Amino acid sequence: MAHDPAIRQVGEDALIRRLLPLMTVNDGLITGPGDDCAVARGARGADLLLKTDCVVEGMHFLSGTEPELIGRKALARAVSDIGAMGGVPRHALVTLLIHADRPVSQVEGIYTGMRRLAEQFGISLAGGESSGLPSDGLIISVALTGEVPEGKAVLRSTAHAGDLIAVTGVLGGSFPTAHHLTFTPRVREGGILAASGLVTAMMDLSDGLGADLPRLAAASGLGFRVQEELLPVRQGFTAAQAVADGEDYELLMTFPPRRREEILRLASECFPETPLTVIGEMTPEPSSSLPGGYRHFQ
Ligand SMILES: Nc1ncnc2c1ncn2[C@@H]1O[C@H](COP(=O)(O)OP(=O)(O)O)[C@@H](O)[C@H]1O
Ligand SMILES: Cc1ncc(C[n+]2csc(CCOP(=O)(O)OP(=O)(O)O)c2C)c(N)n1
Ligand SMILES: [Mg+2]
Repeated sequence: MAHDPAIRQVGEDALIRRLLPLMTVNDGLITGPGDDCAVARGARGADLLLKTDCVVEGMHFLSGTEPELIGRKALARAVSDIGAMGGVPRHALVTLLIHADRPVSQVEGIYTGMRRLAEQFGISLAGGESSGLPSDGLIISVALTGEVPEGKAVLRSTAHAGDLIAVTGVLGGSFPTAHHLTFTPRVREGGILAASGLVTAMMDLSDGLGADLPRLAAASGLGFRVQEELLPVRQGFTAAQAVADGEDYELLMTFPPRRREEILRLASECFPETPLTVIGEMTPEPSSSLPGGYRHFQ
């Protein structure tokens, strides 16, 4: 019998790669699986962004977490991916998987947290789906649409050799500081950067720079060089944690070196509260690696 590896043995990225040939797309789809969002042809000069993301109790939040923060995070993770394409979020469908013994108030709290964030970003909570679970547990999956001006979605796959690499905000320590529950998705920053036409590639940092920068580089057919001493590290944490912890929900982007001053000026004028830091450059060949980052199934 042919070797049938367990998911654990292949890991998250290889599992998804094996699924790609089993998927099908029609000609209305501009960008399929592989980016923060799928991009489809929309109407009236806008492209449609599609994203789904989930939170699982014990994997993305601890069981004692305040329900409002669970709901907030469930929606904010998907919003972050829309922002990373340069788009604005529009309509969400919420799938709730929960064991029947859980209190109603937990679900109401989750929806209160989700609604507050939805109102902040002008998102409609348009419906969803509910199911029990065969044993205790709580999973929330959010499918979210977004909109971006036609042809303006910023992909992961379009960086050029020699481009500089930059990140918003500070990195590391997301879990112990509760940043993973309270972060504000970078929709405003992503929209401004995309509209400027200056950035060549962009994605959000969910699994840590050490996992996500290699994904951007691979998608663009390039390597990268990061200067560790340039990393914007959250106060009280280390450069190693900034690379490996994950759940920063910051923007990772590339742009041509000649645009450096223009971008830094744009950032300091349009979003002075959010730092933007150059951390390295894209190289023609793989030239450095970073330790780790978060990977499911391993
Ligand atoms: N089970 C799946 N089936 C099809 N595509 C998937 C699946 N899981 C992930 N993908 C695709 O793989 C890419 C990476 O997924 P993921 O790491 O979850 O992205 P992100 O970090 O932006 O949330 C995305 O483009 C996503 O659509
Ligand atoms: C209980 C608990 N354990 C661990 C973590 C840390 N953690 C969970 S998922 C994750 C990475 C991001 O999640 P993922 O589902 O990979 O996001 P995506 O790439 O789909 O955006 C990290 C760092 C956490 N937030 N809560
Ligand atoms: Mg995901």
